[in-house]
Amino acid sequence: MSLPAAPPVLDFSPFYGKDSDAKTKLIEEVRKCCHYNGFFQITGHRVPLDLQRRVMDCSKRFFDLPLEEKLKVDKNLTTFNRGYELLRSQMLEVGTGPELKEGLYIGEEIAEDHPYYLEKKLNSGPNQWPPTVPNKEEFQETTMEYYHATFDLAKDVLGVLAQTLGVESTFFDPLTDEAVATMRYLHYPAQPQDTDEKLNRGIGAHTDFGCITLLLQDEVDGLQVLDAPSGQWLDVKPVPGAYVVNLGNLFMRMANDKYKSNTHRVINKSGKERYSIPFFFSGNPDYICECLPNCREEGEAAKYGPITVQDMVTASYKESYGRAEAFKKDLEVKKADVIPVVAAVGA
Ligand SMILES: O=C(O)CCC(=O)C(=O)O
Ligand SMILES: [Fe+2]
Repeated sequence: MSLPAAPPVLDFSPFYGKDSDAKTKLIEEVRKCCHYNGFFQITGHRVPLDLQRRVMDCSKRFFDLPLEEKLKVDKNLTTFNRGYELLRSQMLEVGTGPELKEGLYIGEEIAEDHPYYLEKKLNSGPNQWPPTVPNKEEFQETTMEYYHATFDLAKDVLGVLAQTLGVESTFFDPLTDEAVATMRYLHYPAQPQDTDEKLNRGIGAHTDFGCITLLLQDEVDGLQVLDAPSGQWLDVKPVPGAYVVNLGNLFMRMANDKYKSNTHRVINKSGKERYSIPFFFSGNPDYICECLPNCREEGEAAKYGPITVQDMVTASYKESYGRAEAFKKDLEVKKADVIPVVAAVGA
C-alpha cells in the first residue's frame, strides 16, 4: 500500500493543447485522484496570476473595514446568501465550536426581474457591494472578472471529469449552462499558538455540498484533507497560482460513490491571518442529478434516485447553519464564552 499522499499538483495545460498523450495522462491522473479522495491541485490553467493577486487584494481590503461597515452588507439582509458573514456563524463539525472565519459571499449578478430571483433559485439575487470599500468600482469589477474567469475554469475541469468517465468533454454542458456558483472571500484570524485543537476550527471537518470546488489559497497554510484509510490529516500546501480542486457531495452522488467527496478542514495555527477564496460550482439548479455513465458494473443498481441540484444543495445548507444556531443558543444559556480568538473582528 502506498503511503498516505497529499493531493498531487497536476499541470492542467494539456487540456488546452494538442498533445493527445499529455491529455490522456492528465485524464488518467485526475481519474486516480477522483477514486482516491477527490482532491488535486492544478497549475497551467487560464486564470491569470495578476487577476488572482488583484482579487486577493480586494478580499483584504474588504476584511480590513471596520465591523460596522462590513455589517452594512450583512448576509442576513438577504434570503439568498449574498453578503457578509460574521465570525462564528457556521459550524460544520459536531463537537467543535463555531468557526473562526469571516466571509463575503458573492455570485453572478442576478437582477430582481431575473427568473432565478423570482423563482427563488439557489443563492440567486443581486450582490451586496460594500459601500465604503476603498476603490469600490475596481472592487466590483475585479471581483466579477475573477468570478467569470473561475467559472470558465470550472467548466474546463468538468470537461476533464467527463473524459475521466469515458464520455465527451461536452457531457456536462446541460449542468454548466446557466449554472449557479458561489464564491466566498474568506478570512481566518490568527488563532493562539496554544489553541485547543479539539475545539477551535477555522472551518470544521466537512465535505463540500455542490459539484466541484476550486480554491485559491494565499501563502498561509491551514487546509488539511483526511486520509480515510490511515485517519491522518494531510496538509494541502499552498502552491503559488494553483487551484485546489475537490469534488463535492453532488458529484460523488452522481458517480454512485465511485468518486469521492472528501472530508477536509482548516486550522489556522500559523500565527498569521489567512485568506482564501473558494469557488463552489453547484450547477444549473434544475439539472437532474442521476447516476453518471460508467459508474456502475453491469447489473449494479444506482444507489441514489434522481434529485435536482437545487434540492440537494439547499438541504445541506439548512443542516449546517441549523447546527451553529443551536450551539450558540446553548452557549447563551450557559453564559460562557469558551472560544478564544487572537484577532477578533473590530478588536
Ligand atoms: O479556506 C480553505 O482553505 C477551505 C475552505 C473550505 O473548505 C470551504 O469553504 O468549504
Ligand atoms: Fe470545503
